Amino acid sequence: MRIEIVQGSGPFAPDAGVHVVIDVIRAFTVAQVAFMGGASEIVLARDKEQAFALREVWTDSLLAGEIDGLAVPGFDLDNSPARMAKADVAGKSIIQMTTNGVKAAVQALFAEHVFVTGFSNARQTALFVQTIEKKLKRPLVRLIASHATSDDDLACAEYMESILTERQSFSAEAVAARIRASDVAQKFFDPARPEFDAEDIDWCAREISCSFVMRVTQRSEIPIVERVDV
Ligand SMILES: O=C(O)[C@H](CS(=O)(=O)O)OP(=O)(O)O
Ligand SMILES: [Mg+2]
Repeated sequence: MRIEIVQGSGPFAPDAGVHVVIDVIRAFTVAQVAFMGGASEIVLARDKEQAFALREVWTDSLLAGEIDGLAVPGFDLDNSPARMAKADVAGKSIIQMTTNGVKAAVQALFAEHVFVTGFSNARQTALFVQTIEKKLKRPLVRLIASHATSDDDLACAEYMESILTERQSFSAEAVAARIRASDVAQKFFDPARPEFDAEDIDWCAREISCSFVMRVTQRSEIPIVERVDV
């Protein structure tokens, strides 16, 4: 198995057996929390207009996400894992639209297997990828750190690589420290920006035990994240 780490939202070469799209702060931490709350599936929308159009089809759904990190007028939820943890999402579909993670995921759909994760489910996802890698037609695992420059997603990608290669060269504590120190985390600690809640970083910078991974499939060309129990 070959492993490649890239940053940003693509485009990506069509040569990978696995794409793991990583968004620590905050989209795919939010996704894990939504599934833990009983959400049935997460539909990925490339922009606000598509998100509203998809709600006409997924009538029992909630719109979640952000523009510039902030709540989108007309959406039900923003991009906060802390608020997602308190929301009643049991049995609901979530339509998610975000700047980095969702944008990268919709560009990454053509690998044999596509997963999304934050740090919170990174270990579980890496261990699952290990179970399928021998059957890949294209033995390349591409770890996509969806933010083009911030260290939160890159630290998670390097952590997953260290698990996949069984080098175990990064401790979870060291990765959590890099997430907290990353550029995009800083606004959550700024008292002049109360719209960003430091509790979100507590969710994003820790491993959260659960028994599923998040796989992306397509239905009528719409990318849908489903929970796969492991
Ligand atoms: O809301 C988020 O956490 C980010 C936007 S920003 O980097 O905080 O401005 O979006 P995401 O797609 O979850 O990285
Ligand atoms: Mg992010």
